Amino acid sequence: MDAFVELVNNSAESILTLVHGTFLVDYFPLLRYVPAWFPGAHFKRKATRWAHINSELLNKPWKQLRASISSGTGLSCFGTKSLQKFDLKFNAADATGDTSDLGMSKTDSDTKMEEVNAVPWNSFPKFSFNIALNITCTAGSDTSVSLILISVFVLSHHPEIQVKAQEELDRVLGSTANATQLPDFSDRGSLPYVEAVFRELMRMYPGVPLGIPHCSVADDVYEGYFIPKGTTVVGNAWTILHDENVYPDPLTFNPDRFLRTEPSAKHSLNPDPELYAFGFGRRICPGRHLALDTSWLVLACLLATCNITRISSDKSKEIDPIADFAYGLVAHPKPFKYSITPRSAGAFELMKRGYEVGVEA
Ligand code: HEM
Repeated sequence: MDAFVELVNNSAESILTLVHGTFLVDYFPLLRYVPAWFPGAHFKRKATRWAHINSELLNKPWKQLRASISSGTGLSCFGTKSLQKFDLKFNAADATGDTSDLGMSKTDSDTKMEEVNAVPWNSFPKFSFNIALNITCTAGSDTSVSLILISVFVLSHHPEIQVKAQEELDRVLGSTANATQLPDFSDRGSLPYVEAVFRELMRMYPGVPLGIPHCSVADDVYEGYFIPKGTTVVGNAWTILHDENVYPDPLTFNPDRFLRTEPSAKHSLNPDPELYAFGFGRRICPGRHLALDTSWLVLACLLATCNITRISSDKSKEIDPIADFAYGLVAHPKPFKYSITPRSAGAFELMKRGYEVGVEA
């Protein structure tokens, strides 16, 4: 019987659930009145849980930032600097250690909008400032971590690519045995192969493969298709980045496709994946430049200092280098085994020094 209930629940849930975390209730708001106990109404229970997590995500860092500023322990960062500017501009009384919630502390998602509406108008600057800081942090961390994890996965399956990239890095920075510096942005232009590996990672494994759904604001026609106002439009980055007319042999990981003499993004063949991996139009990812820089830096430092190899329980068996991804909006590879070792004693020293500088900061 339990198995049957689970079966009913699962099939009902798959009917009530659409792709990557959107639910039918987003499109048919009447479904919000389905009781939480109803088979398949998992979205109700999830919404209650997620509302709680959401409110924690919003309130905890805000309180911590406020408290660290008033106790004088806050490190100088984008958050502290912006908050100080914000306090000067808006409510000075707000600046003196106000660590209260933002009117979003209840867990019932149905009352959330009422709570938002109940926030006094003069605390809206505080509310939207915190939302802006928070979105920047959440939108930027998961996505960048996904790109870095997938880099480790792919490198562990392609020792030949690591060797080629490491030869280039050693040529530019000096041999790893006597390494005195980690790669930096000033070296980027001299590392075309590392750049090509980075672009190919972004093409083959876009972090947000289906982007974020948009909604058309007016009737439109695209290539003969009528798109009525209010239609949900999904910019399918994965399909574009795997179109064989644009990226020949799209399922092969081949950084060479991006080795070019001139850096223009406007190529009809193998165009720069950056054009598609960060969404489109007015809502294109505003953090893309930061993401492109930080992820490149991590990849270049990883390649300069480490050897990454895959670990197989069955050594005789070739493992297909296709990542298995967890379900969600951001494509995260499922846990995988790999081994990571410093390339030399010099590389190990560099890593240690980098770590110590990070801890001191
Ligand atoms: C590899 C890393 C990243 C990827 C793949 C990525 C991808 C995306 C995509 C596909 C969107 C949706 C765009 C659209 O609606 O068309 C988006 C939105 C957004 N991203 Fe990123 N992103 C990354 C890193 C970052 C970073 C580092 C930040 C901030 C520091 C950031 C902040 C945002 C914000 C605030 C939005 C919402 C923009 C809006 O709705 O107007 N992202 N990102």
